[in-house]
Amino acid sequence: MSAAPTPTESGVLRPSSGKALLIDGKRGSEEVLTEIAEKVRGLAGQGLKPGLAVILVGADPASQVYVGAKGKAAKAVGFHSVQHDLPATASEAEIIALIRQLNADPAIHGILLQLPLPGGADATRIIESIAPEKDVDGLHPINSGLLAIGNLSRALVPCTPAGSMILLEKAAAALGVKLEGAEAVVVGRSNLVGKPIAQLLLGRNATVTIAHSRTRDLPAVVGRADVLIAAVGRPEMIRGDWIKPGAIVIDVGINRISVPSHDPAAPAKTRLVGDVAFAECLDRAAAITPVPGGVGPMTIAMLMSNTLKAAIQIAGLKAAH
Ligand SMILES: NC(=O)C1=CN([C@@H]2O[C@H](COP(=O)(O)OP(=O)(O)OC[C@H]3O[C@@H](n4cnc5c(N)ncnc54)[C@H](OP(=O)(O)O)[C@@H]3O)[C@@H](O)[C@H]2O)C=CC1
Ligand SMILES: Nc1nc(=O)c2c([nH]1)NC[C@@H]1CN(c3ccc(C(=O)N[C@@H](CCC(=O)O)C(=O)O)cc3)C=[N+]21
Repeated sequence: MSAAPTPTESGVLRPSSGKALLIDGKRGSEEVLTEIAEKVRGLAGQGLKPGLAVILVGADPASQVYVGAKGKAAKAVGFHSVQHDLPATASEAEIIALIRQLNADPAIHGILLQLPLPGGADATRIIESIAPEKDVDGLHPINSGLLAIGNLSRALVPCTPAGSMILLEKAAAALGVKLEGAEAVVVGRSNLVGKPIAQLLLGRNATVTIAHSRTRDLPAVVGRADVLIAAVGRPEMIRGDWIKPGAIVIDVGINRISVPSHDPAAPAKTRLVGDVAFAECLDRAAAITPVPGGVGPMTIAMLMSNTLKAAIQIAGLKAAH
């Protein structure tokens, strides 16, 4: 039996020799949230209370859980937090009308539309109706543009990519390796995850490859990666023997799979797995994020971080006028 991992100062778990370091996203998120709560207490003295509005269209159970977690975290750090539930039948015009109201509401600094929309409806025009300075998901073209030109001080960067980078930086620091010049492979090219992570890696001077469903010989491309980011949405698709020995693996995937039960009378059980076959990677990777407890909790922490940033930037803009 292997020894239990020992926590280190940095929130990276150092397991028994020959095994990958586990990068602890739960701990990383707690660090970020503690810092935010402190800043919120400071802002209260200046009469500023950051406000977050989350919009949920329809009643997808997974989305309800995520939206609930976001509201809870917002209250815990001292934000004003509101949730707007719209029926699955809400029209694009109705959702945009709500967003216009929130754009004009001085108590709200961050607006998040939970995705995907019911029935896979296109969210492009709705996202574009969000005031860019309140777009805490970082999906408005103004924010993707600011990220693409490297203006990170002004951009609101999508939460999952921003959280993934914090865990990656922690792993690199714990291992004493540099991101500059490293071969980074991102599997997945969505606007929410893959593309913005690739931009952030480029900003850190990594050599970036973006792989997707049309990529030829994915195992060979993955095998080049010193840094691998998996954002595919396919349970354990990336196998241990694809991984370059010594790589840092950030597993963004959140996939709920059913676990076969030996007792046919027992209710079906499910568990969360990533896009990477975690157990197979432990002997090859130098560091890896677990699922759950990796990127997921960081996403919520970075949403709070973006809302705080938005509140400060909006207050600054008002003061300048
Ligand atoms: N931890 C967190 O907080 C979050 C986790 N997630 C999780 O991250 C994962 C990705 O999410 P998201 O980006 O929104 O998903 P999307 O479905 O929008 O994108 C998936 C990407 O994976 C690519 N892909 C699909 N199949 C393959 C394949 N067989 N080989 C190579 N590439 C493939 C697709 O390629 P193509 O473009 O060619 O179709 C696409 O670019 C999901 O598991 C999701 O649940 C998402 C958001 C937050
Ligand atoms: N506009 C928009 N922005 C998003 O950021 C967004 C979205 N839509 N739609 C769905 C995805 C998914 N997502 C997660 C957030 C937290 C966890 C999380 O905290 N996961 C825990 C486990 C939670 C559980 O047990 O179910 C963990 O990984 O440890 C997971 C996934 C944000 N997303």
